[in-house]
Amino acid sequence: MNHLYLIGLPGSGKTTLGRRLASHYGRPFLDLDAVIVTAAGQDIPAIFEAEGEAGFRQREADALREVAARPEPLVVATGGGTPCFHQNMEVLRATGFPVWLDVPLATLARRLAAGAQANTRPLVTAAHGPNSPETLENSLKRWLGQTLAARRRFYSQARLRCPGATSTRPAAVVAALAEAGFQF
Ligand SMILES: Nc1ncnc2c1ncn2[C@@H]1O[C@H](COP(=O)(O)OP(=O)(O)O)[C@@H](O)[C@H]1O
Ligand SMILES: O=C(O)C1=C[C@@H](OP(=O)(O)O)[C@@H](O)[C@H](O)C1
Ligand SMILES: [Mg+2]
Repeated sequence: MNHLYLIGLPGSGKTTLGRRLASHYGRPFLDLDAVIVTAAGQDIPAIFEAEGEAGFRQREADALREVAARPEPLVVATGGGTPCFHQNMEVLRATGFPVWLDVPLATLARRLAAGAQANTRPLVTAAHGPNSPETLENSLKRWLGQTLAARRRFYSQARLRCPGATSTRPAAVVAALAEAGFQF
């Protein structure tokens, strides 16, 4: 068990970059959200609707432990909240190499605002109410700032932090991983 895990806020590129890194290293890619959806037989907004966030977090913790125990090394994109519940950060550190994509909040807000109509992230959708006086991007920036404040203590336990420009290009992440001594 020596998985490469990507962690970070929604919009940081865990899913997008994870796919690229998996193809670079020649390892299978798994998106933890997709594993949860397959196991539940319903999409993430439907799970939140039926079971609340607590139900989703339980499913997430179960899916993480099942994936973490797989013997073949994998590139795993986690969900933004994964490291922050049910001692999951300990599982990530014990079974692989967690990398924090620490993308600037303004970039995250721009990316999430551009994709907001897709309504696939219930917590992000809830961050901007229908009667909000703020622009969508400002609501998202505020929510992202509050969320980072609550999650930083978990994210900062990553083995490697990729800040700013390093977090957006697969080649830069690969170089930072090599420098940090990561080997698949
Ligand atoms: N390096 C990048 N540069 C520009 N846009 C990106 C980058 N990585 C992701 N995106 C875009 O940001 C959005 C969120 O990416 P995603 O991979 O789903 O993030 P996460 O899984 O961390 O929530 C998508 O619209 C994606 O196309
Ligand atoms: O930040 C969060 O708590 C969440 C992030 C989502 O994943 P992404 O970070 O891939 O959007 C998904 O797991 C769920 O909507 C909850
Ligand atoms: Mg994702």
